[in-house]
Amino acid sequence: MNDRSPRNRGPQRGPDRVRQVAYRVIRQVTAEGGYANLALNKALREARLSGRDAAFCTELVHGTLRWQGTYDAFLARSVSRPLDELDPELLDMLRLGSHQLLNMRVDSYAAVSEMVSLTRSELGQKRTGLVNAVLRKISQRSLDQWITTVAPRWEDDPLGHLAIAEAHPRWVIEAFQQALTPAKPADRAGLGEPAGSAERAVPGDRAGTEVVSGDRPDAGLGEPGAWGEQLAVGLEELLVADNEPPRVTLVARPGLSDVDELVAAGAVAARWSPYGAVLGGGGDPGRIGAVATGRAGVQDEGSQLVAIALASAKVDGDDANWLDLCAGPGGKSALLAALVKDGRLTAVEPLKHRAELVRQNLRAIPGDHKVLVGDGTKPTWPAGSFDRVLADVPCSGLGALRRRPEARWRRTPQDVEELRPLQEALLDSAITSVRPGGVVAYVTCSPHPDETRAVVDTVLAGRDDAALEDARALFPGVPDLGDGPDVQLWPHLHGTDAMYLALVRRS
Ligand SMILES: C[S@@+](CC[C@H](N)C(=O)[O-])C[C@H]1O[C@@H](n2cnc3c(N)ncnc32)[C@H](O)[C@@H]1O
Repeated sequence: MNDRSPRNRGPQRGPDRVRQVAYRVIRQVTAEGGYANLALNKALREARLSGRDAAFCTELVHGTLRWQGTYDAFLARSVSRPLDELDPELLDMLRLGSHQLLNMRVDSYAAVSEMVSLTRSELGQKRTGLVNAVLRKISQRSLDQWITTVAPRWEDDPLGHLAIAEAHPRWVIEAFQQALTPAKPADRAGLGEPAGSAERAVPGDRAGTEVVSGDRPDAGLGEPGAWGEQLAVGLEELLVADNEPPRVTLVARPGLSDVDELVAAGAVAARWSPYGAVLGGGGDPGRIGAVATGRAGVQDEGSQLVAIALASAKVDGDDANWLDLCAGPGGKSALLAALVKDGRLTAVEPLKHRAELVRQNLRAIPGDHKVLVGDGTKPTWPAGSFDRVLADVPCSGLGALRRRPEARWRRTPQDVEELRPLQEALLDSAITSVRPGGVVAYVTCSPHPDETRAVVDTVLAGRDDAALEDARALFPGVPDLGDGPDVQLWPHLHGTDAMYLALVRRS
């Protein structure tokens, strides 16, 4: 053993404060089901961490949670008993150490030494031996070497390889693969002919699947057989994008603020949203006057674009009554309320505390807007009351993995299955609520096909008074919108959350 080993360092030091805060936040997330962003912000405030310390703590928390499944695969090879027999608090300690060793530029000796010291203070002296021994094993290989050792070979199982190399559960990768695979027109029969789709040539097609031709030596092209052997274009890029720290995007609420004001406060104009601006370098939105007063807000550009799309769809005749059927916490409500001209937005949300957030978001917006606490599937208004309806339904959130580092490991395929009846009921209710000639935007922050196209197809198959329209023209200037008629935005193509929108017109 090297004589600088933590065990032989002489007087024992206390733990590093930043790592201690990070570890405790991770415990709140994994043991108590907390949300990393909320728990971290609170912890940073309470510990008065700012600047570089806050950035380091954020990377420790977000990175450890994001890469958790991958680190577990490495740890399973480094611990002598099955991981599920390890105390969860010890496992979190090992994950936190692994992140520093494999994905941050922390010197190996320092990382092991700090984690031993943290283990002593958080879990007691008896646990330090195991943490020291396991982290030393982890430190003997680089991230790439661990991936090569543990992951299935790309040639044998590209999705299994990506699951380890890019830290996503396999079922999530399979859903993304399916969503990135262009649908054949025949698959969506009866939904109106999407403009342009019939002419589209799909290279390397077996079942409408474009294949990667890129930088992997053998590009993972197994025998054409199962679809899983061919990778959809962009799949790997999407997974990489999910692992990047999110940008803070602001929205200048129309009529109350504008992008110039946000730019003057240090943001950079967003690419497509005429109301969007990106705040770089860990800027604190709360310090911007327009945000503090509710004239602007924090909102992903994709969320802005889908609300703008609904507001700009062509509607003949009356256009003063807009409904947001699933409104909490109210980001899109605020944008829609600022956009409805001489009219009123009604926002519906069943959870009281979230309805209160909608009220707060609408506070600065002039007009007679209304927030109802209620169930969107049980309308208290007459059918056909509204000219435009947003159904931004509860979903798995798989499109916002950059911003919710723990979500990918917490969500399950059952969640998706269980949400589907509610999503269908809400879309059905939205269509009933809109008048003939009016439009509904069905929106999710998930690209999972079971939450997007499958829901729309099922609901429209059961109604003869509504049809899908091509929504792509409602996203002017935005490239890579696919074959339509619905629109899927992507982190790797657009830098936004993976927002989905289908535009339905009532006849
Ligand atoms: C994806 S979020 C909406 C986000 C919101 N549009 C925004 O931009 O801030 C879905 C919302 O639907 C709400 N919800 C759940 N069940 C509902 C129901 N039966 N009727 C209406 N809303 C529901 C959830 O509480 C949640 O606040």
